[in-house]
Amino acid sequence: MSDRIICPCKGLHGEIMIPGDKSISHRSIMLGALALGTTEITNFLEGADCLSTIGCFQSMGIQIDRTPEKIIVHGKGMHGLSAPKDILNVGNSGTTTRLMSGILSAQDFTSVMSGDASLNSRPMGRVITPLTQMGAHITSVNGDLCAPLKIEPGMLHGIDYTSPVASAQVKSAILLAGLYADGETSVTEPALSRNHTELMLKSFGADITSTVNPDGTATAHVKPCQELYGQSICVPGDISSAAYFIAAGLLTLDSELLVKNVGINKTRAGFLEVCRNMGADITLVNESLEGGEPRADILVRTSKLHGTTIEGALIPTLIDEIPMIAVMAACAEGTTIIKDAAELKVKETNRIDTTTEALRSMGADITPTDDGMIIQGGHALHGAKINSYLDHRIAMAFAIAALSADGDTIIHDSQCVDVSYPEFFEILDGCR
Ligand SMILES: O=C(O)C1=C[C@@H](OP(=O)(O)O)[C@@H](O)[C@H](O)C1
Ligand SMILES: C=C(OP(=O)(O)O)C(=O)O
Repeated sequence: MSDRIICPCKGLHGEIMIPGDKSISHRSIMLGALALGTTEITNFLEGADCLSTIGCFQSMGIQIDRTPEKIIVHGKGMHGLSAPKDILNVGNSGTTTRLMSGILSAQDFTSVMSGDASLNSRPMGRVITPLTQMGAHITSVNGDLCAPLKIEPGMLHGIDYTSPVASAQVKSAILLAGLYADGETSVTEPALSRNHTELMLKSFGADITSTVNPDGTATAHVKPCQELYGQSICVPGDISSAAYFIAAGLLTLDSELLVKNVGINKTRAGFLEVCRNMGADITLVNESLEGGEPRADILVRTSKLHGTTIEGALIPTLIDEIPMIAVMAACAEGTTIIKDAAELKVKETNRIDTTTEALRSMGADITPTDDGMIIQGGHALHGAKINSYLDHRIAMAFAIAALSADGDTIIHDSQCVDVSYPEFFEILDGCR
């Protein structure tokens, strides 16, 4: 597998265009497939996870044209999917698996979803439980509440579900199933997770509302839906991908970078709040709004960072950025405490463990906790051999850490960045 050597550097300059948001790209294919008419998608993320979503819908009879400029999904309406001939390959993608479990639960055919070793070890009980309450027939083939998942036809009922976790994947699975239910469905989560499904469903014509309740919980309601209607979608750049270059600009000496076209939806932009709380010099320019999704260019300059505490409702707004934040914390003055982030344990790897191992190998002072980590900053980072464990977020966060280390760093299995950011290393080389 591919190893990549990263040498230290300073003075990152120029403009970087951020590729499309992974969450929004997945949803645009799914809703496009279920809508009547065509959905045209520009700035679609051609990462492996989103290609898994495309492959699954093609296997269910949806024509999806890919040109360099755009993706065109030829939707067949709410009941237009056909039975796949084979197991649906969801690759490494939790989003594909969990969102599709909601859609497949409502189809009049049987399907099986399976992915790679990492995906097939991630918890699926969180979608099996509510979908079963709705009347779905969904089983874990190996009886371990993980994929492969077998989904047989069922009649769905509306439910009021209170989710124990703030998870957009769980919320979205239930809302998508709710489109097919015989009554209204609601999902309440402990804090608001990314709301791309709610925004996009509304623009496709679904009757959906959402509110943040006085106690900080959040509830989304969806009504049964006759049809959705195809839309044009311009996907904003992925803030989770932008985070690597924002961090690179902050941490390397004498840098000034313009990170362009970043989605700054409040339910995703906790990373920017943390940057500001750590003393970062970042400025938003060219702010705009399209399809309910706000976006901006972000000007980043080298900054002296200090420690911070990250917890509570902020966590779901930056969950995928935590490995990168941990690296920033190691380079900052003082202590950073990350808590309420036990969800890190059920991502592509246990990211509390993998972040701890990688940061320690570079000489940082990090203590893992049950729901996060404590980092004492201010120790110089050394070049090291980093095992990515095939987790794209770990590979990218530590490629950025390597830029300000005092020797060369090797990232093992670096090709895993293809999952969410295939051009990552090319772009990194381009701004050095
Ligand atoms: O809905 C989505 O697109 C996602 C939700 C998050 O997962 P959870 O819902 O499990 O928190 C996130 O970690 C993942 O990268 C994408
Ligand atoms: C957790 C992630 O994705 P997914 O859950 O879709 O695999 C991620 O991209 O960091």
